[in-house]
Amino acid sequence: MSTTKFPPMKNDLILRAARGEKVERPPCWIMRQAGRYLPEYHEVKAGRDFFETCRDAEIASEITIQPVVHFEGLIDAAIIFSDILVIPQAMGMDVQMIDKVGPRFTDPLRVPEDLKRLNVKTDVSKELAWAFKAITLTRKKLDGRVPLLGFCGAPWTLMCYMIEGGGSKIYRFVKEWLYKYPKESHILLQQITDVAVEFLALQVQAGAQMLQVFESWGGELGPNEFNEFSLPYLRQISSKLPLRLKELGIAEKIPLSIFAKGSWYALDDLCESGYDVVSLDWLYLPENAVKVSKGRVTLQGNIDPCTMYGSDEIITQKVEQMIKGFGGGKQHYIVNFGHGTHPFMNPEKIRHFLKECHRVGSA
Ligand SMILES: Cc1c2[nH]c(c1CCC(=O)O)Cc1[nH]c(c(CCC(=O)O)c1C)Cc1[nH]c(c(CCC(=O)O)c1C)Cc1[nH]c(c(C)c1CCC(=O)O)C2
Repeated sequence: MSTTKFPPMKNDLILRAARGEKVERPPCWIMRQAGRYLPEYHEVKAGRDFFETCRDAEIASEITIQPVVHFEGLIDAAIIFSDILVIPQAMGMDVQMIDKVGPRFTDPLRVPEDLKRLNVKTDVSKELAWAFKAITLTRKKLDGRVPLLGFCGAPWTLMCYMIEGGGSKIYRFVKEWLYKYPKESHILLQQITDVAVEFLALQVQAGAQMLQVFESWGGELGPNEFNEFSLPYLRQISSKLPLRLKELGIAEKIPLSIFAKGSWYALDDLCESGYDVVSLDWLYLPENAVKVSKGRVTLQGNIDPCTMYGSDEIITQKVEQMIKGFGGGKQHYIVNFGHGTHPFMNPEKIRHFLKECHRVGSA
């Protein structure tokens, strides 16, 4: 697969920005840019099961490319249509996506004994073969229009889902593990980390050109707990991945991004954790994040997604604040939302946002 020839790139702006190079304007993409706010997503998905859609390479590739076509010339990356919960699935857990509810695990892990149910030696190339097929097909279909991003869930965030069995407000069960079974918590986090490294490496082999790790529930941990249960595993991912890629015969440096939502206290550490890009939610004042990062990484973010419910004038004002706050956007900066799109958003508002980012970022 590593010898697969892909079409030459017509736009590699995000790869250059992620490497810290000076660029003509900041690249733009949006978390959950493919999804329910786009009418064409519903047309193609046509009521099919969510994970079935992910596993169908033709459909997944079409959905991945939809925002690139919809916002033609305004979006500088595609992110493969999939989900962070495919790692727990590959480790042997059953997860369903319930309409209007979200993900549901049939049998969450509730006591350390339950770890026995997990595949200790997950064969990632076999269990997630469908994901690699979708990536290769999408990269070909993109025809070099924009780079293709791969991703995975971070170990702590996946542990939350595997133990809670779905989303949570109070994280009662997973926190019980941290404070009652810390040793077993580390065993689980390590098992997830091993699968994540392999999954990311094989996504690159299949054609992914940049990667993002989603620590979506980072902010549920206090600083000490983040240092114990999240950061060491995030660091393992960034340090082991290049070694694994080398083994696979890939010498190229693949930009790696980390989004640790809510973990504002960890910015300085994240700048020293082997990631090229640190993605920020909207709780950071851009100027302060720039001061902390001191040019060590490329920052990504961070407009409150709900700004899209505001008027065009307000969106323009917030874009100006954001891009100026990040130093004008011509180095060490990638435009994104502080979290994902919502299903109720008006695509025209997002178009206005992107156009304004191009205008302000090119000035
Ligand atoms: C926490 C998390 C999940 N999944 C993901 C995260 C990390 C990012 C974040 O913090 O939001 C990551 C994810 N999920 C999806 C993508 C695809 C690529 C993209 O960003 O465009 C990505 C990168 C598609 C999706 N993943 C999901 C959808 C909606 C599925 C549908 O009903 O069509 C999409 C498009 C489902 C999903 N998947 C997950 C939840 C909680 C839900 C339900 C969300 C809801 O109901 O609003 C878990």
